[in-house]
Amino acid sequence: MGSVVDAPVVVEGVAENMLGDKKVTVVFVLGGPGSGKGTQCANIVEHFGFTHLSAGDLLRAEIKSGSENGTMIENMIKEGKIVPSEVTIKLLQDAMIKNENDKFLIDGFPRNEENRAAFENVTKISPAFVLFFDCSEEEMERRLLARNQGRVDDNIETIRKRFKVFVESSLPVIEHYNAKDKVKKIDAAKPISEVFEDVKAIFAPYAKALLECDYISVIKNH
Ligand SMILES: Nc1ncnc2c1ncn2[C@@H]1O[C@H](COP(=O)(O)OP(=O)(O)OP(=O)(O)O)[C@@H](O)[C@H]1O
Ligand SMILES: Nc1ccn([C@@H]2O[C@H](COP(=O)(O)O)[C@@H](O)[C@H]2O)c(=O)n1
Ligand SMILES: [Mg+2]
Repeated sequence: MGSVVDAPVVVEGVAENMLGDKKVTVVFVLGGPGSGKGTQCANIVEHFGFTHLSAGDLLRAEIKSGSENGTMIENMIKEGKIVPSEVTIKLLQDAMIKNENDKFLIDGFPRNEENRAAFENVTKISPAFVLFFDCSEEEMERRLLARNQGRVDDNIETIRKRFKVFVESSLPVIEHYNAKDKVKKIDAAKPISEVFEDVKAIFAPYAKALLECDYISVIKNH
C-alpha cells in the first residue's frame, strides 16, 4: 500500500495562494439569492474544516458595528445593490488574515465584474474552484419568503431586484470562471441532504489533497 507522501494528489488551486506568510485555498460559493449557499456552507465547514466567510454576513455585521460605512451599506442592501468592492474586499481580507485557518469558503462574492477584478488585483488570490448552486427563481422566491430571519431584503420587492442583479451582474462572473473550467455546478433545487451529497462528491478530492499538503508540510518542518 503506497503512503500519502509517496503519491500526493495534485489538485489545481489547492494551497496555491499566499496571504501574508500563509498559503491559502479559496473556494467561491455562488448562486442566486436563496439558492442555499449559506445552508450548504455550514455543512462543508462541518465535514471539510473550511472557514465560512459570507460577504453578506460581513456587510450586515459592519452595519451593526456602527461603522462609518454602515448607512451606505444598509441602503444598498435594502435596494439589493452591490456595495463598492473596496468595502467588501477589506472585510473579507481582514477576516482571512485574522483567522488561523488556511481554507476558506467565500460565499456571495464576487457578485459582479468589479468585485472579481478588484479581488484578484488586491489579493492576488484565485479560487481553487467556484461552486455554483443552480436553482429556479420560483423555488428561490419561495425559500426567501419563508426564511423568516428578519432580513430587510427578504421582501418581494427587494427579492425581485436581487434576482435582476443576479442575472445581469453575477451570472457573467460565473460565465467568466466557466470559461476557465473552474465552475462546479450543482442542482440546488433538490432537498438539502441530496444537494449535500453532490457537494461532498466535489469536495472529497480537494479534502484529500489538502490533508496531504498539511501532512507534507508537517514532515518538512519536523
Ligand atoms: N435545498 C433546499 N431545499 C429547501 N430549502 C432550502 C434548501 N436549501 C436552503 N433552504 C432554505 O432556504 C432558505 C435560504 O437558504 P440560504 O440562506 O442557505 O440561501 P442563500 O443562498 O445563502 O441566500 P442569500 O443569498 O439570500 O443569503 C433558508 O431558509 C434555508 O433553510
Ligand atoms: N459581494 C457582495 C455580497 C453581498 N452584497 C450585499 O449584501 C446583500 C445580501 O447578500 P447575501 O449574500 O447575504 O444574500 C446583497 O443583496 C447585496 O446588497 C454586496 O453588496 N456584495
Ligand atoms: Mg446567504
